[in-house]
Amino acid sequence: SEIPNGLPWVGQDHRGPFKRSRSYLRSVFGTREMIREGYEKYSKNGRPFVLPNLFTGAEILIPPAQIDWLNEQNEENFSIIDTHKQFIRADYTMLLDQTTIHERIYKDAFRKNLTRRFYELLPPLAEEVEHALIGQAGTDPEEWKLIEGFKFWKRVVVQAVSSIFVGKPLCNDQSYLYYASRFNQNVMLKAGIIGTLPAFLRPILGYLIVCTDKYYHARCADITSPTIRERLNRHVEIASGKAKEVGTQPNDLLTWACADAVQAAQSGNAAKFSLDFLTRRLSLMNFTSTHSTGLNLNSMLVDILFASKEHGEKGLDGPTLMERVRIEIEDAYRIYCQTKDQNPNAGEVFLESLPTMEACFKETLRLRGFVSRIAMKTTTARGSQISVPTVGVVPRGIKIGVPVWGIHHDGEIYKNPFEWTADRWLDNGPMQRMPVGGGGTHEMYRSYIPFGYKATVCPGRFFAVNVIKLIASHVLLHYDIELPPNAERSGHQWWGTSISYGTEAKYLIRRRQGTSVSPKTEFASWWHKTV
Ligand code: HEM
Repeated sequence: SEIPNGLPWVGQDHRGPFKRSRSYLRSVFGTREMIREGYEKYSKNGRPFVLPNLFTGAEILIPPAQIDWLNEQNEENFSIIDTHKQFIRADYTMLLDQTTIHERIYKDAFRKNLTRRFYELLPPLAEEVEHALIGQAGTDPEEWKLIEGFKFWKRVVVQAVSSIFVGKPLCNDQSYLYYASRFNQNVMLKAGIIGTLPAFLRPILGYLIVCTDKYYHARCADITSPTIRERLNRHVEIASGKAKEVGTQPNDLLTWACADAVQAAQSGNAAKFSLDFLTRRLSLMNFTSTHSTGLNLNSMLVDILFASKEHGEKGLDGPTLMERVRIEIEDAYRIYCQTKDQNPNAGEVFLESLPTMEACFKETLRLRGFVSRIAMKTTTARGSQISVPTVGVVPRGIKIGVPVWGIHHDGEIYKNPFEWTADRWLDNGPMQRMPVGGGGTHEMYRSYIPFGYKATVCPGRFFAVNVIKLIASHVLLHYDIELPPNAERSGHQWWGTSISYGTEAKYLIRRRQGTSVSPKTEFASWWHKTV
């Protein structure tokens, strides 16, 4: 792709020859400095800049004030799908086929079931959170277990989410859970490497790089296929009037997907009716919903633990952040237990009554976000006729977006922007009113965009926020959790434009004294009464 002339490039202030080429090389680990330079020098002055990117090609980052303009551009001229495909090299890593290659992932499931009807899914989710924790951390209050943060939480999230993706008994099948949590574990690393390969080598080396993920997917597909086949047959019978309504089927992703498949087949899209398509869709849903959720849950807990440790080291008065969050959960859970028999919305009220935890999560999303640019779109052939304000006419294949890392680290918006301070979100004012998922008509809606913005916003944000609240609540009610002695904060690791934080962190965890395990009843009464 060809970047129009006259635009300033960042990362060029280094002496010596081949400045541009060297900036591309530095983009592998050094994008942070380049985005910082671009945001300070150009974005804040209303100008665009060019960011070298070895993995997917140079991109144009327009000033944040233009985000609404970018949002309004349609898919025909500015493709979101093309951008996602390149960013994670979806053609190699995401099992795409002729059916999935042109579409965004399963919009209906997000809008309808995982968002509007989320609270109906709470009981099975909560039950499986408990099972996952018991399986991973045990129930012995005398034994501290050393756990590897990200891997541990990812596995917990996979099990919890499986309760509403594949239902019982698959959500307790240890082999399924193992393969589902391994699929695409290192997707950004692999996508980056594939991006640097010469085009003619990609079909062979790219295939080799992702062959373990294809294996994990194949194993998941083997395990889930009999259940999917059975559900599919059932839906065919329902559609032909031979069996009872869908209401008799489990309320999970397999049911939604099978109903969707039968509908698609009836309207002539037979490809969506295949077992192969449905197992691929399941693996993709697993990946999109669990990876980022596991990463952010881990980062938030790391941040809370370190903030609490530093509180002690500084000799500050009052409860630590961990204690404040725990007291808040205990209070909200007590009310939930007292009201759940009369109030069908008690679960919703519980999750909505955790402002301190929300503040922690907002701060983690602001500071540890895994993307450094957002709302990215790629110009299509028709884009060559389009003039981008402040940039000029752009040819086909150029990626354009907004430097979200700069916005979230802007000292004029956030005081001491590089410090993790949950309390900044507890101001009884605009910061506190800002929804965790961002968006809405809130006065800060362009300054806090960890899930993206409007047309490109993450469709799973509501689900992610609530799953994280649910797991963190269960853990803090039932487990003691500490940093090992001499633990130190890790920095952020940059790999191209992606960021990771705290993935190597380790914790000590053990069951809290006096907590009981739920009886083995349907939905385990939402953790039994423990407080
Ligand atoms: C804390 C957890 C999560 C974070 C921080 C997060 C963040 C993001 C971001 C930044 C984007 C790209 C937005 C853009 O391009 O401007 C995105 C896209 C996406 N996310 Fe999430 N996400 C999370 C959890 C989830 C979950 C749980 C699901 C599924 C249930 C999900 C499904 C998706 C999908 C399907 C897309 C692509 C949407 C499209 O086609 O444009 N995410 N997410």
